[in-house]
Amino acid sequence: MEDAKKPVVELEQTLSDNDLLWYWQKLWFSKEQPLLDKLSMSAHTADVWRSLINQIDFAWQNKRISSACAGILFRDYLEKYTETVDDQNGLNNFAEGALALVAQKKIDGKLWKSSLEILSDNKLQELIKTLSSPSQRPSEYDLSQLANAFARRQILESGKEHFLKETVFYSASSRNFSESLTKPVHVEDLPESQEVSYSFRTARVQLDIDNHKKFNTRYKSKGYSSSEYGVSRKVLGSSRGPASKFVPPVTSKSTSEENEKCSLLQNLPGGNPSSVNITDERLKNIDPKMIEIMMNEIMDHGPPVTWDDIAGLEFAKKTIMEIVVWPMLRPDIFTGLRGPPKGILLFGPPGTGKTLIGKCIASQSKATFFSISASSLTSKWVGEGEKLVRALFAVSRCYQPSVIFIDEIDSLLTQRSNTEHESSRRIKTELLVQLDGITTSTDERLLIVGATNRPQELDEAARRRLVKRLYIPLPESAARCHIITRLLSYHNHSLSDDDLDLICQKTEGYSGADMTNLCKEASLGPIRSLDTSQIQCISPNQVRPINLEDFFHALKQVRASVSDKDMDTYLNWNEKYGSGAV
Ligand SMILES: Nc1ncnc2c1ncn2[C@@H]1O[C@H](COP(=O)(O)OP(=O)(O)OP(=O)(O)O)[C@@H](O)[C@H]1O
Ligand SMILES: [Mg+2]
Repeated sequence: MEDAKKPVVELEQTLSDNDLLWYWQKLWFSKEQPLLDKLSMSAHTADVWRSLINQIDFAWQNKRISSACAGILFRDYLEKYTETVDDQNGLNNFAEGALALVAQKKIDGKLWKSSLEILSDNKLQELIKTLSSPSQRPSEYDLSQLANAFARRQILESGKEHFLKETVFYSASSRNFSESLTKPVHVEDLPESQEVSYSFRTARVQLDIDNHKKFNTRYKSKGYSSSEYGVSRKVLGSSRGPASKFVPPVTSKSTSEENEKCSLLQNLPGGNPSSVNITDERLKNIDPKMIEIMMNEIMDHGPPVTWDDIAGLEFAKKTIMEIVVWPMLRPDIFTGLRGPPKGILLFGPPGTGKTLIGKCIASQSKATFFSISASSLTSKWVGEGEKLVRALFAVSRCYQPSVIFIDEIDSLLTQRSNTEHESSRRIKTELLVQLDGITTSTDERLLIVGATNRPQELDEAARRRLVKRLYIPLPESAARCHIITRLLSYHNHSLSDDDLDLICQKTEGYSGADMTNLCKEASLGPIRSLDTSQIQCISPNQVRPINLEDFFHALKQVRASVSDKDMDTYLNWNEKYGSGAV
């Protein structure tokens, strides 16, 4: 049954007429056998299934099998693999075509008309023009017709790599990375195909769109946009992400290597995914499922964080600029001895802005940003963690320059002990190996940024690899003032400069997070002075301004969360292992 996985044209070309007859007989009699069960991934199963349906379709059209035989085969395979057809990663609108075939099986004697019509060249060009004109959104009918027409043409025009099995249009939403891996698109073979970016759609995506149309008028008013139905991703930091910006590593004929890198990044936003011909050696041994999971870890939407949003921490900000931002802008200058360090550790008390810095790097650096936390490597994927780590580094290598941000890194890289769990030890070992690979290579533009509030628990091997260890201290008076003024700027308040100074004096030892909580608490003061009936009818501009009293009251509620003892530990560690002044 191996042949069933072969694309249709190849089958026709390699088998003699007699063998083909034998093949179809075999298929007919063995149809009860589980043909595809060996394949574990539904995306693969779907591919094989699709290829099989094509074979039947093709054999039918070439009169190798009767329409009755084709109809029954279609029906049987459709019934047998309904799960795949309806699976999230399963078949696309091609399934509709197959359903139509099943429905028409009884029209014996009449010439069957495929639902996958071949369009004339003129019509094709017309459709392409419609698609490429931004003012004219193509109707969904146009899109599926175009996709089908291309697919059909490719089968018929033969050529080894032109099979429907391999011919899908890369979904602009790029919702499924493994899908794009298993189905290379030979877009460069198609006329003016660069413009055709949103034609392919899986049944599930179609369902999503239908549901959106039903329950959400946004679609109607704004018109269909592929990025709007991207799966929701982890929200942290920049607007980068697989749904909007990810383009799988491709080789492009026309561009030089450097341009390619640029276009990889520039193409990312809501990108026009061009040819998706995966040839990247570095991803060869990585499980596509893992890569897909990794892609979900790429930072996605969320309000961008600027350097100004981070109060104080001038030294840390300057160092990060030097290590992250400038080398990204001028890689030609930062070479040799000036080569930036490959690992940074941000450590300090809780709530001082370490994660915030991560978000800021995501928004401000021009690198691809991967954010990963211990939980995404450990909890759900016991036993798979080290594979995920490998996938993370492999994918990030393909997207250089890249930054990998590992929040709460201490939970991944604690000191090794005999009592720890086998799986977490394996993750740790893999992470250390990968970190070592990065730190020793000179030409890779990867940076690891780890953040922790328990630096003393870090494994020493990890400590060594995170060369630049930056202390992120509690905010000083000026920084606390900055946080208050920035937060209050969105609200009506009556605080004078002296009042602000007073609050800053009274908040010695507060972390950035404590300051944020204090402001939140104070801002509720004016609301608390109202009674329920007033709250119901008062307009927002009638609420009285936030005053000093509110802050005094809030100071009783919100206390500093970092103890002096903890502070000593951080300071000691900084003295021993930290980089540079505070
Ligand atoms: N330096 C700062 N400037 C402005 N806001 C800050 C600063 N530090 C902390 N904050 C505020 O505190 C919140 C929490 O900060 P963040 O999550 O970055 O802390 P953290 O250092 O990562 O803490 P943890 O070690 O507990 O993970 C931020 O969302 C922000 O509102
Ligand atoms: Mg944090």
